[in-house]
This record gives sequence, structure tokens and C-alpha cells, in this order.
Amino acid sequence: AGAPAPDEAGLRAVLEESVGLGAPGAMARFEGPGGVVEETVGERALGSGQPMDTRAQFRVGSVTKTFSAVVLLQLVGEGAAGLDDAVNDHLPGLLPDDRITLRHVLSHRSGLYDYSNDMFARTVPGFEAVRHEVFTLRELVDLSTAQPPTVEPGSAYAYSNANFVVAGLLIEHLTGQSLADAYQERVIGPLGLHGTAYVHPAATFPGAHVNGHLTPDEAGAPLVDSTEQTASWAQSAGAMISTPEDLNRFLEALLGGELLGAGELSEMLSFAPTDGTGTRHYGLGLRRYDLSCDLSVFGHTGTVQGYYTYAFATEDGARSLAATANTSNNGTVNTALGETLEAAFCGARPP
Ligand SMILES: C[C@@H](NC(=O)[C@@H](C)NC(=O)CCCC[C@H](NC(=O)C[NH3+])C(=O)[O-])C(=O)O
Repeated sequence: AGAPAPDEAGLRAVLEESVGLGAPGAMARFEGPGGVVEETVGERALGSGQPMDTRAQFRVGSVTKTFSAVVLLQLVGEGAAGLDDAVNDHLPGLLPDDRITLRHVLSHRSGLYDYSNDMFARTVPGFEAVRHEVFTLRELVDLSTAQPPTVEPGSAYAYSNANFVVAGLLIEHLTGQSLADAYQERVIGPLGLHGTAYVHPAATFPGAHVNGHLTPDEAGAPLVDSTEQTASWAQSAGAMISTPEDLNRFLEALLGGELLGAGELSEMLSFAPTDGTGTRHYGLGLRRYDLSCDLSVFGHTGTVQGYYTYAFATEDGARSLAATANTSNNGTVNTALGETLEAAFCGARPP
């Protein structure tokens, strides 16, 4: 039997729910054998009267981790490094533990502490303190290694942005290029992702964009416009900007085998559970969500000040969804936005 068509009404209802729960706007773009479905709800910028626009750029947060994993895995495929090499073999003295390998880093099993926990313990003050800062990748790693490890290398999944900052350092070292050039040359250019850019350390968008709105910790406090930010605290772990259409194309190409050799793609798709639900897994820079209709989808979520993103596709890349809401630090919006997966891929929301 063919794949179920997306539940367009259900997709719209979920986006409307996201807006009702506090996002100024939300949008989704689904691409599949039956064509493209786009839904937009609410405003691109609070009070602007400008509608959400699926051609507008937004900050994709940790979907950047998948771009970084692709580039590092391409380098592994080219023989520049091995997944089970120690990071310190390539970057001597970077990490306090010589046992940490590239595979540990890409699967969040290194034990490196996530410096963003402290940085954003208080959401708005933490953001305001760094929004115009420019860090080196090394400075971010040092923030992490100043804290004790969370797990023994390889022993368990422990999510940390520091892992993909290390991945960024490895990419720079192994290519001799800047991250921006490596992403452009190896992914953005070949796929023609004209709405995707790694503009760090610039704080502004090159094109038409969605504004970000950060929800303060204090209930009822007004949203803080977080559109202009260097995202330097995240860089190769979360600073990419893109559009729904480009994220559809990126995941279709990745899972369709256009970006990696079969060996590297299968390594990327080797999953371990991330929690007790049994429906959430992490591979190498890639999440696997198991949906209610007995279908697994593959991609990444993103949370960066002012923006939530879900970008997932079927294993063959034939069906893909990119959804975003222009607020963050609002768990109910994030949970609601995640319901777009069921509507898009299972053809109906869970009962
Ligand atoms: C979840 C997602 N992770 C990411 O996208 C990375 C880049 N983001 C974070 O680690 C969240 C940083 C705080 C955001 C802030 N929260 C606070 O400040 C909370 N005090 C906010 O919500 O904007 C992933 O890997 O799937």
C-alpha cells in the first residue's frame, strides 16, 4: 500500500495549536510523492501583520548538527579520519580524555559537559549576555572541559552541544577550511540550497526571514525579539539558517544517498535509545522518531532562542517535513509542533 497522504487539516490544526499556545507564527512544508503541502499560521514577526512565509529563512538550531555530521562523515569516507579515532589523535590535547572518539562525539556518548546548561540557566539574561558575543570553537570546548564528564566515554547517551563544537573543530582541521566554506562546498552548493547559509559570526539574515521571539521564564512577561544574534554559543552545533524547502531537500538528499557513501550513511543510521520511551533514538548527528503508524522518521529537532524546528524524513527520503514556530523556551509549543510529524507522515493525529 502506498504511503498515506498528509493530513492537511491535521497539520494546520497542530500549527494553529502552536500559535494558540504562544508562538506568533508557525509553518510546515511537506514534500512527498503526491507533491508539496504548505501550511502557514500567524505572523512572521509579532505585531507586524506579516504572515509566516515558507520562503523565509529561520534559525534551525540543532538541525545544524546533521549538517556537521554529514561533512565529518564525508571526511571519514575520504579516509581523512576514522570514526573510532581518538579526537586527540587529530587535535592533540583538546580533550582531557584520550578515549573520546569521533563516534562518541557524533552520538552524544563522549561525556563532554554541555556548557549551555549554565549559559542559559536564566533564559533571557543568559541570552542577552551572549547574543552579540563571538566565541572561538576552542573557547566553547574549554567551557565544557572545565566541568567534569557526565558519563564514561561510550557508556551512555548524554546530549551535549559541546560534542558538535568538537565536530566543528575536526571539520576545520581536516579540511583546512572555515566551517562556512566546508558546508557551502560539500552540502549547500551541491544541493542548491539557496536559502541556507552559515553566516556566523554575522547576527543578521541575508534574506527575507522569520523573526524569533524568546519566551521569558517569568510567566506572562512579554516575548523578547531574538532575531538578531550571532548564535556563536552554538556555531557547528546550531548556528545554521535555512528555509523549509531547503530542509526538505537536504533530508531527501541525505537519506536518498546523495551526500554519503553507503558505509557512512549506515553508520549515521546506527541508533541507540535516548530515553525510556523506546520511540526516540540517536544515531550520528541524526534522530530517529518511531511514530504511532509503525513508521520511523529520521532528522533533527532544533531549539535556538526564538525558534523551534522539526525536520524529519522517511528512510528513503521520499517524504520529508520541515516545521517551525517562531518562539522558544515554551515547552507546550514545542510539544504541539512535534505533532506535525504524525499529521504529515501518518495521515492522522494519534487518537
Ligand atoms: C533540542 C535541540 N538542541 C538544539 O537545538 C541546541 C542548539 N539548543 C539548545 O541546546 C538549547 C539552548 C537553550 C535554548 C533556550 N532555553 C533556555 O534558555 C532554557 N533556560 C530556548 O528555549 O530558547 C536538539 O538537539 O534537538
